[in-house]
Amino acid sequence: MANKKIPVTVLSGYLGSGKTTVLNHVLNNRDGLRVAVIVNDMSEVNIDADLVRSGTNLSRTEESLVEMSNGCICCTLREDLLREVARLAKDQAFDYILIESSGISEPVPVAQTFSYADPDSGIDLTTLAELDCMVTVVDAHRFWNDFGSGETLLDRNQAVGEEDHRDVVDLLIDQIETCDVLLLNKCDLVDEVHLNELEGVLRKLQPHARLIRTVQGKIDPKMILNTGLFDFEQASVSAGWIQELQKESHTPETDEYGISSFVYRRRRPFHPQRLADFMTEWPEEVVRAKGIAWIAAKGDFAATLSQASASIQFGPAGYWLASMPKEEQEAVLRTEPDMRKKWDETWGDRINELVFIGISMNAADIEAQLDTCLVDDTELKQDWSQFENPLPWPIESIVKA
Ligand SMILES: Nc1nc2c(ncn2[C@@H]2O[C@H](COP(=O)(O)OP(=O)(O)OP(=O)(O)O)[C@@H](O)[C@H]2O)c(=O)[nH]1
Repeated sequence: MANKKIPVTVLSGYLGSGKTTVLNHVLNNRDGLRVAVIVNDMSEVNIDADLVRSGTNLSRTEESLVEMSNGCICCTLREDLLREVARLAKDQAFDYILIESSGISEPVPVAQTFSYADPDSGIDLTTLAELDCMVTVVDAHRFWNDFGSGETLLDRNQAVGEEDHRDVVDLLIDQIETCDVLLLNKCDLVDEVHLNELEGVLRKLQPHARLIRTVQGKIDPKMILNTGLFDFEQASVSAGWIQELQKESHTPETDEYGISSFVYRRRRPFHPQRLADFMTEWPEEVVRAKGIAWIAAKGDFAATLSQASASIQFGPAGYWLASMPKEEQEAVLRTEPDMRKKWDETWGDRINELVFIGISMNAADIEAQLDTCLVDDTELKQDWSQFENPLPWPIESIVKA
């Protein structure tokens, strides 16, 4: 008979949010479950592993605490993660694997590690382990501070290396948008009104996750162990902005804390210069925006626009299907009925489709501002490649690829 796959829970969350505290609490209440722990720390000395050792009754002699230091399991130490999980799974000495990622790990690559056979190492974790639950710990006290800091990990000396230019806010958003359970920790340090507001925003950003308020990481271990919650397909579409896009119709609603969302949809491209100007004056009340933008510029491809607080990422997403040869269009439309439904007689799939999530947003006002960034009737007929275009638009790299 085939061995049962070992279930795995991954704890993510920005530096200092309380991952080790949660881990220790769960380990001290594990009710006889034989848990192997992998603790990833960016620094050379694995302080978190020491904290787990001193804070729990995890045996030192059993090989149940694996330290991964001086790197990050979502990138530089990913292969080590593969090997360790495979080893622990084959060992059959444990019922469960709990992984604490480093505070700067991105959850998607960690989750992917469990989803395919790695060609380099030959290890196929899909036959040995099963990702059960992705947990993200959020520091309720520091959240808005970190979210609105405008700092990069490098600014804070928290980067993987000199070439790691990630913004702190982008990491926070990634961790929130990809999880099954959101632990809103350090609730003792925030008053009820602010907690309710933060909870409202987190629910908008991540409607799929179970949201649990905690103090000192105290949760019932059942909430994060053997939950059966993780689903790779579901994880890739669980973010609030994707959910908003998928709604058939959207009735704008604002909750009591002024948190709302809307979708901006137009079948007319943005003038690159005017959109760039809008981006430099981005409305502060927008917490998160993401979607596809259509730019009247040289090169007929879609752009992605992703904003979180002060960080705006903008870049090419790929060619519009409408710019492909007719036969290719037909072939894709035959297999993707949703795309056919949205197909426009004149423009095909070209569209501006952006989701906005924010606090005290005036949707009508933002839509009106965006409308002034669209090309007008005269510009629509002009040669778009001649428009002033300050957008970071690496056409050459795309064309060469
Ligand atoms: N007031 C308060 N402090 C907390 C709570 N949870 C954790 N802490 C404290 O916050 C600090 C950071 O907690 P950790 O559990 O080490 O956080 P971490 O996410 O593992 O940190 P890194 O490993 O550095 O990313 C510690 O001093 C904890 O004692 C809480 O609910 N309330």
